[in-house]
Amino acid sequence: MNQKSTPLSVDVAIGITCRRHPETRAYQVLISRRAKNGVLGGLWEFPGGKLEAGESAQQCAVRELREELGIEVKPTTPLSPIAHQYEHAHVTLHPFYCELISGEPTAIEVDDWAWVEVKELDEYPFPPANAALLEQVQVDLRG
Ligand SMILES: Nc1nc2c([nH]c(=O)n2[C@H]2C[C@H](O)[C@@H](COP(=O)(O)OP(=O)(O)OP(=O)(O)O)O2)c(=O)[nH]1
Ligand SMILES: [Mg+2]
Repeated sequence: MNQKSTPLSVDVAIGITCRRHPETRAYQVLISRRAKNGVLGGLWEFPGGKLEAGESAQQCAVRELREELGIEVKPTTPLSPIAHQYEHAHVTLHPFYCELISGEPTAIEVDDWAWVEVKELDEYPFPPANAALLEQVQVDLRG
């Protein structure tokens, strides 16, 4: 079968883990960098991944942040899903604001990670699907 004629639809849960900088109290979010050699290689993103069978988006976000970064998070608030047509797939992102419960981020399945101040997010290249979401985060977490 011609693979290009097979529409691939994926649901992806992502965690936007927030904290206040220990000293400045400015809001920061946890981002990670995708492997250089894969799809959307080298771009920054909110950690997360594809839903597995029988899993809720919320459960998926918790599992992915554990697998990719070794942290335990608690999803607090869901954001509206975002659909985006890439060449490789039709992706629907299911974002959740999360609270860090325990653990120190570790680059287990990501190339790198960073706590970034919300107003500095523009300096990091993200996948095209994230544009509106980044604006939303900047509105929600300003100040
Ligand atoms: N995690 C994440 N994925 C995103 C974001 N924005 C965005 O367009 N994507 C896309 C890229 C991919 O096509 C898809 C996520 O798939 P992935 O390959 O990272 O999934 P995964 O973690 O389950 O990885 P794998 O085990 O399949 O390798 O969603 C984002 O902010 N975070
Ligand atoms: Mg992933």
